[in-house]
Amino acid sequence: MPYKKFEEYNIEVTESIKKNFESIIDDLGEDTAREGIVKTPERAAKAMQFLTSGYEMDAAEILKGAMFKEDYDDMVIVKDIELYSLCEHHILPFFGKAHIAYIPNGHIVGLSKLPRIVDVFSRRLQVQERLTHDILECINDTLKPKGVAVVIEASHMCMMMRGVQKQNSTTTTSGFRGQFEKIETRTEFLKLISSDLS
Ligand SMILES: Nc1nc2c(ncn2[C@@H]2O[C@H](COP(=O)(O)OP(=O)(O)OP(=O)(O)O)[C@@H](O)[C@H]2O)c(=O)[nH]1
Ligand SMILES: [Zn+2]
Repeated sequence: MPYKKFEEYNIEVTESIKKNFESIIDDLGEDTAREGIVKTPERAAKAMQFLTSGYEMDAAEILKGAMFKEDYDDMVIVKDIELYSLCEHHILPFFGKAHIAYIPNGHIVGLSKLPRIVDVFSRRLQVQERLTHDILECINDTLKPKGVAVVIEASHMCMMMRGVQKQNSTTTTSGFRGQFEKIETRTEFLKLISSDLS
């Protein structure tokens, strides 16, 4: 669900996170009673629950909901899937793009389900490496394709806004299973995701 109304959040959890944010904002030296801030703990509680809503979702079930028997056995690529996640070390965003490919083995999957599972695993406290493998293993175990590949390119706010303060570095992670472990297949995939014509 892209957007939850306040009533749809668990009231006790929201109340607890809200109290914690009140305390954090106070500790940071802000006036929690100030007009612009007074509703911020509640807003932040809702925002954080949305940004971690992937814990409540089952990615395998999402894929299983749209698997179709089909003989097509060439490469399927969905590239440039935007993602927003939170680094588990600083709870600051990292964001970028995922590129996913698979080679069907009797079943294809509804195309929208690939971006959906990217969201399920992104909306958690993550590291980019685990996010890459979560997506890869979920497709591998559920669809059981002849091969699957996942590449993620991302920028980490914890390296940009603070800490080492590098604005232009991006991190690339990748995972390959089955036929993508063969150099020719992997090279074809990497060529297609870097081409504007793919
Ligand atoms: N491998 C990996 N590291 C990450 C990711 N997100 C953030 N980090 C890193 O996690 C590390 C945590 O290191 P620490 O030394 O414990 O934390 P810190 O003192 O805040 O480190 P600095 O960011 O270097 O200031 C940092 O090097 C971050 O850049 C990620 O997705 N994958
Ligand atoms: Zn971080």
